Amino acid sequence: MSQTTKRLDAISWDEYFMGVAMLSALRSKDPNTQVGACIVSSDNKILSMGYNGFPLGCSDDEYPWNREGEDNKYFYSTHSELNAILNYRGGSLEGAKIYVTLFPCNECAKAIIQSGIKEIIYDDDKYKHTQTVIASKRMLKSAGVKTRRYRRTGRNVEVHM
Ligand SMILES: Nc1ccn([C@H]2C[C@H](O)[C@@H](COP(=O)(O)O)O2)c(=O)n1
Ligand SMILES: [Zn+2]
Repeated sequence: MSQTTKRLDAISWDEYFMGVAMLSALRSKDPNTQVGACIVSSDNKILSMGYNGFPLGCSDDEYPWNREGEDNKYFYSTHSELNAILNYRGGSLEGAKIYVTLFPCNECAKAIIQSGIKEIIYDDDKYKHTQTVIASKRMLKSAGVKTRRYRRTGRNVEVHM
């Protein structure tokens, strides 16, 4: 029998947007850390998405994925947050929010601030003791960009593909 009252277990806005960021991270070819980002307008419309990877034309099979050594991935990979900002084709990001699976580094913090994004919702903060994240938090605070940690709900979302 079909039900006539509304569903009460729909996912929340935070679950929805962090879920999209988590799904984006699955596109990353980085063997160590996969990061996803989802930029959302102040009225909850998805504006852009990104994940960490090499720039257009730089093959995932030819460029290095190692973390150490003279030639390594850090010279080439673009972070998910910057990719999400650069992927946006619609004009201004003023007043937008960014959902990201890992707290932004100092370079992404600069891009976030300059793009007009006003709030960061992050999941993991595994590099919180590094200078890049310490510097990032310092700049974000000075610039008045709000940060809050995503509260995991424990909900299991299965997608069959
Ligand atoms: N907020 C962040 C932090 C890092 N990334 C990217 C950069 C690398 O591809 C990877 C980190 O690799 P690891 O040093 O953990 O081996 O994650 C990002 O996109 N956003
Ligand atoms: Zn970054």
